[in-house]
Amino acid sequence: MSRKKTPKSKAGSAPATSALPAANGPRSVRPGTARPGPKAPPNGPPQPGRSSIGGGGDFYDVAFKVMLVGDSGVGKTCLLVRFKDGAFLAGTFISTVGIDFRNKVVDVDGMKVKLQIWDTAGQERFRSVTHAYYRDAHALLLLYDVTNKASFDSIQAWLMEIQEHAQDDVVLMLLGNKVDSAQERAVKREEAEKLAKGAETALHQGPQRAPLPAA
Ligand SMILES: Nc1nc2c(ncn2[C@@H]2O[C@H](COP(=O)(O)OP(=O)(O)OP(=O)(O)O)[C@@H](O)[C@H]2O)c(=O)[nH]1
Repeated sequence: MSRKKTPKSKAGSAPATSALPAANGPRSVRPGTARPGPKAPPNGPPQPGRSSIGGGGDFYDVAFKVMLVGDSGVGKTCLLVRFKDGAFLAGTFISTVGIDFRNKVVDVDGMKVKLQIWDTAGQERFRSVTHAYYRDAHALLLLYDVTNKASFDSIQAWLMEIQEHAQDDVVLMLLGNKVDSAQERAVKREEAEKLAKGAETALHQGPQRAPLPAA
């Protein structure tokens, strides 16, 4: 696995990637060691369907690459685990190291859509690793924490990174996370709407703790 969160991870739930020796503690990932990596062609059209490589046996009609980005601690990994496994990762926060991905096939109007979702490290020191993965993303989910004003203030900087490293036609969505902590809210919905409008992104606000809609 490319990174992190061993205590939270479910065995076998994430694909393995090779890792560099850790300089200080957790493992890190070398760009390009995970597949598919930054050497893949620019995002282009969605990939046509085929059976999954490396097990799982999932068949799909079309595939998209999605990236989760945003400051450390906004809840990117929790969002991904919630979406993939339906579970909320409560407890000790262990920061992502490098980058990781999980696949999920969803049914959209009778079509099997495979989502390959990349979970990036929010910490500044991993930025050069994650930059390399923007180029072939079809969609970016940009998260902030509604209880953490600093994470919202960082959105402009994230937008600049996206502008620099992602494809022009990438789909971008702004997500305000942790709205279950309403009493601690530090970012008003209107502020986020204004920012989203300015950046021409869609805005969604939600907690990961709420039940997912029935499939
Ligand atoms: N109350 C609440 N807490 C959440 C929610 N989502 C995540 N958290 C908590 O926020 C902390 C950080 O969550 P992560 O998903 O690990 O954050 P991250 O964005 O992946 O952080 P990095 O890996 O450092 O980039 C954890 O302690 C989670 O339990 C949410 O919707 N509501």
